[in-house]
Amino acid sequence: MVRTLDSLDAAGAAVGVRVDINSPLTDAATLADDARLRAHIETLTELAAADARTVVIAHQGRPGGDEFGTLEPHAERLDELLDAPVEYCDATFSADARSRVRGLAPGGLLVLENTRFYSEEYMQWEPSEAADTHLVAKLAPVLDAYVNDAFAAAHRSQPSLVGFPQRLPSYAGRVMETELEVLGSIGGSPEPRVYVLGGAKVADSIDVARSVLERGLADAVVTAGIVGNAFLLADGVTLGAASAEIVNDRSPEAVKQAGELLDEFGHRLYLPRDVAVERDGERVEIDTESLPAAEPAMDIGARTVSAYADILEDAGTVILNGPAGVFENDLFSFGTRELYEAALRTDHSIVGGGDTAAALRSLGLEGFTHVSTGGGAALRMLTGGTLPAVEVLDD
Ligand SMILES: Nc1ncnc2c1ncn2[C@@H]1O[C@H](COP(=O)(O)OP(=O)(O)OP(=O)(O)O)[C@@H](O)[C@H]1O
Ligand SMILES: O=C(O)[C@H](O)COP(=O)(O)O
Repeated sequence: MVRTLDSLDAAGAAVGVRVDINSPLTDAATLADDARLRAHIETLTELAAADARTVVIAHQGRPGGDEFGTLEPHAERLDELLDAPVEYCDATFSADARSRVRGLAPGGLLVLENTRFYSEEYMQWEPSEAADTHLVAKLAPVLDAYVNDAFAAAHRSQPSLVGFPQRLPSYAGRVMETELEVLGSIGGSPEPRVYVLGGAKVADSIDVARSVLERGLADAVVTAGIVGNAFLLADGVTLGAASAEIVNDRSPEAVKQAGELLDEFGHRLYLPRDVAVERDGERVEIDTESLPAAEPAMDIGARTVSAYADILEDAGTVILNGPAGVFENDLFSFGTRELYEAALRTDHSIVGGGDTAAALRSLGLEGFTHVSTGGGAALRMLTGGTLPAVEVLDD
């Protein structure tokens, strides 16, 4: 197990904390959602209370993307959320940034600028090479310790994630610690274990299904969303050209791969029994035996929800990833709402995926045992993969 904040003597120390506060924006200066900032409050509060000089290291968006921008609004919001004072620096490792780090008072926080403003950060590195990038080589000498709390970015081997532990004593923050504990111990969670795979990332979900079925982690895999449609097509259901096109656009290999899984694990895979389409502005549910439909299948129907709720009722643990339909549209939020409500009735419910988590909050669905902050990172753990940024942390 990696070393945690419990072992860090933080008083007076300059502690670089890598967080994942990559957030949706309404415009360059305004956060649309602060959930990812809130997730790190425990770690940051603990460091400030221990009189650390906390240096916040993070990214926002991807170069060239719509959400690529400064961390100034994040610093302002953190200042509101935390009792401790939060400053912002418009550089990441310049002489000015380093001098600000040196001058930081115990108990204070300094948010450095978006690491991805520097091109090295958006490349993947071996940890030893990452240690020699400009960011790490310049910043590490003014820091005493490194804390990684950015679970949601831990599947990337970028300098701010894998480079610092080569030069500094390293620790897992509280978010990282909880995510590793919960997602790392799914194999020991109460059985039977049911995986609910929905949403649009068809290829990823098929990988997850294969992995958890092969490794005996899943007693049942329940499919919905575009993922469910891919399995229906693989099972020979004529959904209709519109639905088939959406599946094939997402992943041309999906139907073939879903078919292979059905051949091998059909008895543990569950497919929708009905789907919902929009006809003349209304929601219409159609049994799979009565398909094809001209309109695309946008949700699972009531028969499916009822069958799936029965499966979930007997589950010891439910692991959910991705919505059951186009929940953003009121006509098609039914499946997601009902399925996730059924999961909430089980003792142990784990939601993997940051975007799914935001969707659930917007539907007022709360109370899961654990909602992961990570999308890609959570999937990597659920498929038994390793996280490069965790591998390099000190034990
Ligand atoms: N039947 C469907 N047809 C078209 N779109 C669908 C259907 N079912 C779900 N979706 C869409 O899938 C999208 C979400 O899928 P995705 O797999 O990306 O989940 P996510 O919540 O972003 O996952 P993560 O949290 O892992 O990042 C939603 O925007 C939803 O509208
Ligand atoms: O939002 C995420 O999944 C993480 O912040 C990682 O971002 P990335 O996919 O752009 O590396």
